[in-house]
Amino acid sequence: RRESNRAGRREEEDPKKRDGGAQRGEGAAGAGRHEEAGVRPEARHPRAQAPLQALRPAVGAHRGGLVPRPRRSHPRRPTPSTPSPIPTTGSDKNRAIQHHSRNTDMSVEPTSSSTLINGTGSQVQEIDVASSPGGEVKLSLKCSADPSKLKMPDLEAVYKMVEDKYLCSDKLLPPDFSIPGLMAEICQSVVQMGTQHTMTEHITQSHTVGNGSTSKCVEGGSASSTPAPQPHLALSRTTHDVHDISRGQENVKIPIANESGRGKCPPSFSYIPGNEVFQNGIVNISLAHIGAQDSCADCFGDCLSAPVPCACARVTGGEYAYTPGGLVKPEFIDKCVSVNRIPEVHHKVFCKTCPLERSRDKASPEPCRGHLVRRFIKECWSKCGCSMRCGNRVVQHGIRCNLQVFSTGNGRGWGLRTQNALPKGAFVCEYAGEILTCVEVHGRAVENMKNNRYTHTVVLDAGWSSGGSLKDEDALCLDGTFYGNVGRFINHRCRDANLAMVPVQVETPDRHYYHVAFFTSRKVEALEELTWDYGIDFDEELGPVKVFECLCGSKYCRGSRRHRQRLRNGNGNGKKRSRIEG
Ligand SMILES: C[S@@+](CC[C@H](N)C(=O)[O-])C[C@H]1O[C@@H](n2cnc3c(N)ncnc32)[C@H](O)[C@@H]1O
Repeated sequence: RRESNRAGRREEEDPKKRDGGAQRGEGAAGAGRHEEAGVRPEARHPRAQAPLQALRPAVGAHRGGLVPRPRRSHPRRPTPSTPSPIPTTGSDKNRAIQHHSRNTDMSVEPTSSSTLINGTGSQVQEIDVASSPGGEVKLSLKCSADPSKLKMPDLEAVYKMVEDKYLCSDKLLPPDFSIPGLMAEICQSVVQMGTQHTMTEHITQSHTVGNGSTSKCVEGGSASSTPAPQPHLALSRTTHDVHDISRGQENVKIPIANESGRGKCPPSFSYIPGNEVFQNGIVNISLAHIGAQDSCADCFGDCLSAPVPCACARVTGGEYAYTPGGLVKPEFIDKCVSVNRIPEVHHKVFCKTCPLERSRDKASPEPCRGHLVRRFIKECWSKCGCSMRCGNRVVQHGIRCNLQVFSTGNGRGWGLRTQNALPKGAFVCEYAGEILTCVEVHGRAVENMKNNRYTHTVVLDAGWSSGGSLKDEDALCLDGTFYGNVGRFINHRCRDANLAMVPVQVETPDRHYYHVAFFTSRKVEALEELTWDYGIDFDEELGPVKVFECLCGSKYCRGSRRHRQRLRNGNGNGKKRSRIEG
């Protein structure tokens, strides 16, 4: 069901379609034929009597600035001249010929050359630096394509393809950016476009997830690292696309920036935009399961503009949580923040026998430590009569803001930040992962600790009701360790974090399962890190999972070594439930 929802959303506004698919054309599709930014083609290309396509290093214009320019307006090309005996690329034909006539007088000698492994770490190319007696210096780069398949593409289109790659991330350079890499990109884009003879083909190829991306990075920074074997499922992907960690699975691209260590990349995991059941967890997502009281079948258009709150709003507490602008109302957010900040004054429920404790020790579980009761949002969904544009649908539309995964560089690993300022109440992303039972999570955490790996889980206990005894298969967690989305990069900050976690029901009225959605709890500045208070009690021993030493830097920090030392020297350490383990 989630998939069909997401598909609907894509039809509405698909950024890939908007951009004609070119921006995803990162694959080095095809191999075998030369494309060269320079001279001396005769020796390399049997058919050529004159230099191959000479690509003027107009790319230098991007240097330093990388400021997005209007795509079609910049005057790049000099005026026409004589025809070329070799195929050239559309609008650039004449400039190429100018180069050619100059080149033939140059008797350029190579002065140095090196091989270059491009962003994929897969294609080796040759880069030459040459100078002429007249003082001209040339850089040339060679890469290969199958001559029978290559038809020279329009150079404007090639430039656009390369620009889309480098200028799409709001003036932020990808961590693996380099001039030779950029040249390689141009060469490969020529090859790619030249071997994809129709736009349809191009779109199909460029949207293939995990195929032929030219800008990958590898866990640990080694281009040759092999997939880390996963204990439960074989993971085939170990590299991330630095331009979009989601590989086109979200509405927006989510680049990776690593200012503090070139080539290094976040740990390997498979990107999933929404939750997936792992094994034993029971999530009943079916239209039949949703009763009339859980949907607003009689609604039409936008529920937010109806005179009385719809049935879904009644589940939320009799009013809509969202404003017509798509933000969560400030009062709602403030209440969610308060539950995290001062849990002791908020209502808790206690299980007769707690599934969390049972998962740790089935034979003699400890008494339940209580679960905070949280406010839910119930969004309209498939059985509702309103439209997909109804204002009571936010989380189900997926990520809308421009996010970036970045290296914090201060011991907290990777983090998530926003590229643009966000107002209070804006939806950022969900915490997506595998839906596991608490028992499954515990087993996994034990296994992960043996392999020196942390488990990043969130317990879905916001709806655990008082007095009952939840069955194991109904006590669910989300684990983003192996399969997850950008939510897995949100770091913890004690107390004054800028995100609030809100439980959101979309496809099921069953509060055992819900979406863990993050909304801004205050205005957030552009490039500010997005943080969430995990609700950790840093003094609690969590079975196999070690609690990290907190480096959040907040003045309210309760998990720094100093703070914990002070606690140990002074008063006791009351036990509280941790919401995220890792
Ligand atoms: C959900 S992950 C967040 C992403 C993580 N930083 C990464 O690089 O993948 C949680 C882990 O991040 C680290 N972390 C998060 N917040 C931290 C903090 N305030 N201080 C130190 N480490 C933190 C801890 O290792 C924790 O187990």
